[in-house]
Amino acid sequence: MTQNLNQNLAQMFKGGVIMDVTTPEEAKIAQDCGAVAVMALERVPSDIRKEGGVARMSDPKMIREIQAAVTIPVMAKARIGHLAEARILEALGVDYIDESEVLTPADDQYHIDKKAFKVPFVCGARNLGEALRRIGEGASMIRTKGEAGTGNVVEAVRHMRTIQADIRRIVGLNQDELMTAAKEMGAPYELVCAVHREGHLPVVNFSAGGIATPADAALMMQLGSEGVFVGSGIFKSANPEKVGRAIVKATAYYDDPDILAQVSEGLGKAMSGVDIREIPESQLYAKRGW
Ligand SMILES: O=C(CO)[C@H](O)[C@H](O)COP(=O)(O)O
Repeated sequence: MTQNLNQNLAQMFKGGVIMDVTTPEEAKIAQDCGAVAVMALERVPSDIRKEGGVARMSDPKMIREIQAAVTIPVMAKARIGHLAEARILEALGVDYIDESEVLTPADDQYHIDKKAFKVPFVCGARNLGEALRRIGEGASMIRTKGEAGTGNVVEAVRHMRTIQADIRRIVGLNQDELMTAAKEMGAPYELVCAVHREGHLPVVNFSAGGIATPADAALMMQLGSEGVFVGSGIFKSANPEKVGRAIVKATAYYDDPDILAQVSEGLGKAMSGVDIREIPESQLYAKRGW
């Protein structure tokens, strides 16, 4: 029952942009730019990447200040498997918890049993099997992982294309082939059947990780994303307010090249990006999660 309500709540975000913010001031800018929600965190992924060390849940004080600054929903991140951080975030009254690979995982085998919570969760996925495992645990929203903090959209594209291709494959199978497909993907059988029947994930699916320009956001929407998360790309750009507004507009009008050209003009220097091949295997966030 709670999971159904939470899944419906996520539908409200469709077509929108969820922005990472680290201060109440940034949260207000995000709201003014038209963000549908903010993700409160102490460091955007590109800073987490630069500084290294263990990345944990943010200071509750900072989360409360952001909650007080805006009227749009506030999300916050817990480490993968860190159910105590998730309980703290729930007690703070955040609107959504992101069980996020951007933070250092607390458990290298198990994710949080999200069905045991009233607050909704969003989780990352690289393919359909991973998405359905998270939904099976109770996630009300999925986001493709991309490679956060790189300013490079290539992994977000790979993950969205993979999920779409996986869905097309499941839709094309016969009923008697679904159990084996579920076994191969490591996904709950009932959810594989639901994808076969409906032709889409049972929850909203956004893109995240590496989206840095309005054109990146439009690309992800054209590939079937239902909205985008943007972290480093906005507040690490030369003009966050202008870039924020442009990305919101590009996400809404993703199939109108004239509007995309208009909003892409004169944005100043975008965040500098990283070639994914230069990142050591152990520092790839998308590989976190099981
Ligand atoms: O973890 C997130 C989504 O929940 C971040 O908001 C997102 O991945 C940000 O990545 P980037 O900084 O590359 O935009």
